[in-house]
Amino acid sequence: MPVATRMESLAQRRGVVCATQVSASSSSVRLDNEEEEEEEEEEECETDEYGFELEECEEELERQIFCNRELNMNQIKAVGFDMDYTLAQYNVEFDLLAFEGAKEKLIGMGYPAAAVLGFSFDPNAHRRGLVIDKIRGNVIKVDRHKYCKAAYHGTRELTAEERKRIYVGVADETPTFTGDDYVNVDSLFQLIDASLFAQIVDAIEAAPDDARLGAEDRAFLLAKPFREAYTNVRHAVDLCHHDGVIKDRVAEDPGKYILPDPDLVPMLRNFKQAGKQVFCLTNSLFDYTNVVMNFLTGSDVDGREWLDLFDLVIVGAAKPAFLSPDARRDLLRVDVTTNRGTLHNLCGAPVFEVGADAFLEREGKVFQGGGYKALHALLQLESGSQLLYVGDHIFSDVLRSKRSLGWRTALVVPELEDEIRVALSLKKLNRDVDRRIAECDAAETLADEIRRAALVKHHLDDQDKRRQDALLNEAEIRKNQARDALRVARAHAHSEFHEEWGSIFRAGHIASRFAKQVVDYACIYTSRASNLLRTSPYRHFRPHADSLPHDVGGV
Ligand SMILES: Nc1nc2c(ncn2[C@@H]2O[C@H](COP(=O)(O)O)[C@@H](O)[C@H]2O)c(=O)[nH]1
Ligand SMILES: [Mg+2]
Repeated sequence: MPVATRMESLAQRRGVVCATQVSASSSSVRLDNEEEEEEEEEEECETDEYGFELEECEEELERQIFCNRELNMNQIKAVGFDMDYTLAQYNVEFDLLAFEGAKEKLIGMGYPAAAVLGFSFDPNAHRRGLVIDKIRGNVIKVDRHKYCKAAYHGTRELTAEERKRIYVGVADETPTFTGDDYVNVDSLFQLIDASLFAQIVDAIEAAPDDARLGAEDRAFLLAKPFREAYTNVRHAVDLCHHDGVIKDRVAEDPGKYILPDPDLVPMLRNFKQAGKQVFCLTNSLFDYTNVVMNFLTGSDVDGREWLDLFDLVIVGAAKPAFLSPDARRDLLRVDVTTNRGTLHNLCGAPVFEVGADAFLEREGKVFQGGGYKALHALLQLESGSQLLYVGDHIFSDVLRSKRSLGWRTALVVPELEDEIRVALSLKKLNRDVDRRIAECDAAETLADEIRRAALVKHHLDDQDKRRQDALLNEAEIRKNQARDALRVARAHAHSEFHEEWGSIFRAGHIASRFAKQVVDYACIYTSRASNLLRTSPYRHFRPHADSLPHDVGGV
């Protein structure tokens, strides 16, 4: 199914969702008369044809697991989990640690306090899937054809003319939004970078007229190229992840920053009970992993019960390098008797020589570093396709592991719950959009027909000509009215998702580049890792059959 069509169907899957609840392995069940169903739902809104309460179904839809690519869990021997933003979800207080910490560091780098102290973090200002243009100081949104649909310079929206002049080039000049000039906002951590960068760009642009600035501060900002400002932001945020500004605060009071999830432990146990090896593969180091996992499992920081949930834990993994065939980092044993997780070199024969069981018996099950080859050996896998990895980072967790190692992948997209809620609330509006599209088509076809009729009739007398002009005029008016109404309806739908950026899965009415990456690289996707508890660990996920524009019936 083309991305756009698949995304369109998101909001219309109510019937499908109920069907999946009836049979865990029938995610491709469709309702033949979906539209009629919808009409009926509006009238009664009680139960669907399977007898499920529709209110309940809507709730369930937000927590569903959506399938892009067939995934038979019976063939999966090991299920692995990323930790940050996968097992652990954070609140805005957590974002603020990095944001405020980075502000201080930027001031330390010479940025004027008068400007920087006024920066504020709005967690909704930017969204995953956006692209930062380091050179021009812009944040943009791109569709799956790499067409730039929205662009902001700092926090100022570019006009359509500006946007098209910069990003909609001709032939080989069309930007691909790859390479060192661009950064994809692939993870929720990067919302901090986007926010700080946009506000620094504003500060640079406002510097000549900013009365709060002295001459030196103004000169500092005016001499700052946008690219360098981005590098400074990156460095400032990066430092906060190292120096305790974030992690020490979380360790002091994890409940202030981490969202509890009661389904998490049962979900992990479920996979173990089903005979799967369960592992954790995170870029966080042991001390922090221990804090977060103890909180999520309801233990204090000296507890180690959370380790019982896993057969293997690899911390400090340095993904995506961990997934590279050239990964050369040593695998170190972590001493879990201290909360710091002291590291030890492995002195005996490596896992490849002694075999996984003897190696784990000898060294314990918590390691730092290494690469995927050691991971495969420890899990005794014959191929990457026997492993399902659940992560949130579209590039490091999903794209790289799927493309280079053939891992099966599950992407956690917390934004999905809001997206689905909005999509469900827009069903009526979507019908209005469809109606406007049909009106546009009809008006355009009529205008074309009138012109074509004139082509075949070579000699029009004056009266014919006047009649044709009048008809054409009327068709043009109708077409323009329908187009305007369509534009209004689409803009309304867009702003219901997000005032500036719309849905993360769409750019205009085309699938966004983020949506394309989700479809291309995530075998399944869902709003929370713990949603996996809601399905069988043996489930055979099947996608909808692909459909193409020329398809004439079901396939
Ligand atoms: N040094 C940096 N570390 C970062 C940055 N952004 C996030 N992080 C850290 O990575 C891990 C993510 O763990 P995972 O479980 O998702 O693999 C976590 O410890 C973050 O603090 C950064 O910009 N620089
Ligand atoms: Mg993560």
